[in-house]
Amino acid sequence: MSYTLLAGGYRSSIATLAFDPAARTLTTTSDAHTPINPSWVERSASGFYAVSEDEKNGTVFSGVLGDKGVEVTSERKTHGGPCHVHVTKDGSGVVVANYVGGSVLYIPTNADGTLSATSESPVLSLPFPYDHVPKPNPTRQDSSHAHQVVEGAGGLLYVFDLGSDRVYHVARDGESGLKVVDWYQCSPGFGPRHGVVSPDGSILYVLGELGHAVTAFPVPGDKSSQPLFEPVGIIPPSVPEGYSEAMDAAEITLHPGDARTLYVSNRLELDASKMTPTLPPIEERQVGDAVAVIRLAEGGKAAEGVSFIRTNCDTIRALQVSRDGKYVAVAGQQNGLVEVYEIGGAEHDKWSLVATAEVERVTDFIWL
Ligand SMILES: O=C1O[C@H](COP(=O)(O)O)[C@@H](O)[C@H](O)[C@H]1O
Repeated sequence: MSYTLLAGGYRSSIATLAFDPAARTLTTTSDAHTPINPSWVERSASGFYAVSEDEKNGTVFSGVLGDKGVEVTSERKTHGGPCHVHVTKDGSGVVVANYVGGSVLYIPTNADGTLSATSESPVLSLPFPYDHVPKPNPTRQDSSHAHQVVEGAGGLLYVFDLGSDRVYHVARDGESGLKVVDWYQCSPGFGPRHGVVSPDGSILYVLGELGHAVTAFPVPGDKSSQPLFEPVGIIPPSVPEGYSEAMDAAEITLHPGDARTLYVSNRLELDASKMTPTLPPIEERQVGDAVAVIRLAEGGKAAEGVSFIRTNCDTIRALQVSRDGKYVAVAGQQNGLVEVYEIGGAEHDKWSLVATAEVERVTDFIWL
């Protein structure tokens, strides 16, 4: 069986890659022009959606996979700088997170998957609790920064706001609006970036980009909910204390066949020494970033431990597991390397490299 991946990133195209596990090959089969910086791509019934990340003139677009690669079928402004698009489970539309602007909006879609060109789709600006007070991380938390939208039961949306240390609970409002109904409160400076709901819907795992850790909240829950466990750090032991400030966590995902295994990507370990000139250089040079594997206890409400897998990819923002749980694709945004590993081990914590390709500045994949 062979697989097709779409790879988006800080490029002006989306690439298609053919992965053949038997031949151990990963081949770029097309690289078709799209709106600039398709940094997040999301699978849909009709094809895919992607954001075009531009701080002033961001858009979201729909597309299909044709004979010569991806084809863009519609595009719409997001009124901010988008970084994530979510396809609603009811198939009625998409919700876009604007990192720049700190807002979200819902856009209905047509039967053929194209974006409505006429919906009102008012922009919901997220409340910013750190206005007029000292910010835990003044450089990164200058305002709200919506980073991802994940959907729970009953259409409730979780919006991870790196700027405000909150995971907003957002509901649909009228035909094409959205409203904040509650939130989970993370610790100051945690910087919630991405998250994932447990398969039984009872837990929301939250990755703190700035806190370099994973926490979890009970579902249902609200602003008074306490985390289920102490944050689990994801910085590998190869990074001596004091250097992790220069790094950023990026992606979190659960193994699709194992609710007890979380994969979490690190970025910028290779730059950590250079970016921390006040400390002596780190002696041991690594070849790429490490992915943290968090083993959860039965039921998912506690963490049992964390191990690390070393890759050859520098700056891993793209990390996606194949839908059958057999393979994982990671990309080095800075060194242009894409790697596909076979996932093994009883706890899905052993990865063996199967195939590689070179594609520049990849930040997200879809396994079709
Ligand atoms: O500062 C920014 O960061 C966000 C997120 O980028 P990431 O690499 O941390 O995912 C980006 O969307 C935005 O354009 C940029 O201004």
